[in-house]
Amino acid sequence: MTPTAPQRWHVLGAGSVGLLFAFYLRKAGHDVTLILRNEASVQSFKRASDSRVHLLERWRQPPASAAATSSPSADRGAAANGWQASEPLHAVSLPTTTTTSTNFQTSCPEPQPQRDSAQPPAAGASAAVQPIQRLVLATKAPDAVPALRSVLPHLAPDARCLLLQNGALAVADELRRELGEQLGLLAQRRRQLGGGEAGGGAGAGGGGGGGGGGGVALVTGAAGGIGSSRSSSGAAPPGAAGSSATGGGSTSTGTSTGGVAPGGAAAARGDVRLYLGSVTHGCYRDQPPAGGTAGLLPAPADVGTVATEPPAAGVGAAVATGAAALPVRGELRDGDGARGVVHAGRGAVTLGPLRPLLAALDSQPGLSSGTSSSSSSSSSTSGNSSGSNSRSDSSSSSSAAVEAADDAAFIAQLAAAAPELGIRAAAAAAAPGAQQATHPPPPLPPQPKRPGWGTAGAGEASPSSAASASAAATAQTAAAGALLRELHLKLAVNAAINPLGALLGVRNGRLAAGGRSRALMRAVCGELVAVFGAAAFDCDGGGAGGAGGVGGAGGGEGAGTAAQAARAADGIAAAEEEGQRQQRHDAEAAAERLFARVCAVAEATAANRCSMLADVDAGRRTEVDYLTGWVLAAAAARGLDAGRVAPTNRTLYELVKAKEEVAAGADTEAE
Ligand SMILES: CC(C)(CO)[C@@H](O)C(=O)[O-]
Repeated sequence: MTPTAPQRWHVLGAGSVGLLFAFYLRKAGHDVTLILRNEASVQSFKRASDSRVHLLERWRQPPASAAATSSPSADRGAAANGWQASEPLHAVSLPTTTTTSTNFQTSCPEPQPQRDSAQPPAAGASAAVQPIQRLVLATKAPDAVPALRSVLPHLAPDARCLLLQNGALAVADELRRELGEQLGLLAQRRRQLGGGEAGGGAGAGGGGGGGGGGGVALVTGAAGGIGSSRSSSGAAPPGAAGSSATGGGSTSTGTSTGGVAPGGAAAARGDVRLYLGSVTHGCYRDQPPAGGTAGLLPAPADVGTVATEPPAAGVGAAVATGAAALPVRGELRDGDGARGVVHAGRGAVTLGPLRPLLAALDSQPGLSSGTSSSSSSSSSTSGNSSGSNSRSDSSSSSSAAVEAADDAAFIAQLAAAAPELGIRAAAAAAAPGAQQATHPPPPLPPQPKRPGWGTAGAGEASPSSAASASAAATAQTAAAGALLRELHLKLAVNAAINPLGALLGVRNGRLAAGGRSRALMRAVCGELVAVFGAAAFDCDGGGAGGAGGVGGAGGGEGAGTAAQAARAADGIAAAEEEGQRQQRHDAEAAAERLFARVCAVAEATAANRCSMLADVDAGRRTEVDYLTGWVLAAAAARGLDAGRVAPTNRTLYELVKAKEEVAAGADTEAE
């Protein structure tokens, strides 16, 4: 029944997406460790549900009323938290370990020497002491970077980390800014700029004078990029939130783990590979019904799960200190130990590696000062990021090829590990006349194996392999472009659905059902196309239509009479007008396609209470800064007036922020 050999996975973030992954991976027979916020959470989880994660697959039997149900509070009372006794209920058991909250100071025991990843730990052994080799990091967007920082010291040297956040583009940007040095994201950038780690190279970015210094310069430039654009729109910058957390976070993490030193050359994790994904499954976290242990899966003992371990020596004290200080932020309440997730609508997970994505992000058209973290060098990187892979620099393309093959192998492995999640690699659609990008990329010549991932190592490519290496690098670039479009689409889905769902307090199906909510979603889509351009969302290869371009107004035979000049001017004006009309038409068509896509997701996840609604309902900070806020920041970075080009997004943003304030009790009444 297990499609692949058992693997060990860690899942950090016990929200709906984390639980969904944990559940399906465990169900497929893998060894899954759920990392919870703190010891209290672990204990309560164990008490309340015997370390079991419950899943209700609502999409199998959608209740007739699902699409129309409105108020979440009304839902709760009436439908036993959405769990119906007659619906299929599954449960799996997971070992748990602990991290403490707000800065995600890790309280795991120190990493132990690495062991074979394919072997599950012996019964009773502490899963926590093993280096993390495969991590699903499914926290909320604002927690992603602090959470990753906290587990860095526990990652195996060649760990694979899958980041699954709404607002992945903003998270990617923040990641490079905050952890670029440790994760080798800047070294990659230097390679792309032509400087190479070995120094030398003119470094198109001008800041990349080899060694570590170039990296620091890029990090600094980045912070300015998003910070300044945000402040101009009055939005709270994800970057600012991240940076303010950084000081405290890195210091305290360092103390608690002895791990990542600020600036962290010593703790560099350059071989750790990160992947970003777009998740369109509709799922929400909910408490299983009391005593609802009936499931399709056997009881824990029969599943052969690893016994949950007692916290290792020293952990308790660390947790106690952390726990006393931390605000729980609505994530965990007394008695809320049971972990349940409702899988309300099936979707897909589209993945790709972070490094090429960052390059693709930098090369976005119109990005003047950059929502991306490379503002100082983005212009020079533009074109270079795509150009880098078509360069005939054989070492660069062979290393890109090795990386691409390795990434493809990892994603294929993950897809096979949890078939029910519909995981796939982002791949570019074939365009006529263009080189088709497929996954996996073209076969590479035999490479020396390296431990762990079973694919390629950083081998020396033979001259005969240069062609296939450069083809693979080209495929990697194309796949990064496809992932970028996928993440833009996901951004659109979230920007259209989530603020409205949260503000109106309705399930996704109701938003798509008609009337004003539909019109508002359509407006959001039109504004996104105006900010990012039609091509950013063009996943179907459906003619995004180039900018009309004024071209070719037939002129005449050269300067002649005034009448001829006037006729020529008229011709130019008419051509310009036609070009603009064409552009408007293309933009409208793209916005309609986008809107249709958003509606399709809302309908497929009709029974879902979107994540922002869940956040608002629980009094948590929402992800709006990483979604609508990112759209406003992107407009500013492109020199656009967000109030004019994205007024609906702007208003929705302000309303959600106001709702957050009210929930936090921070609103001040005027009288
Ligand atoms: C796909 C989605 C909008 C479904 O509700 C989800 O991303 C969410 O809830 O944030």
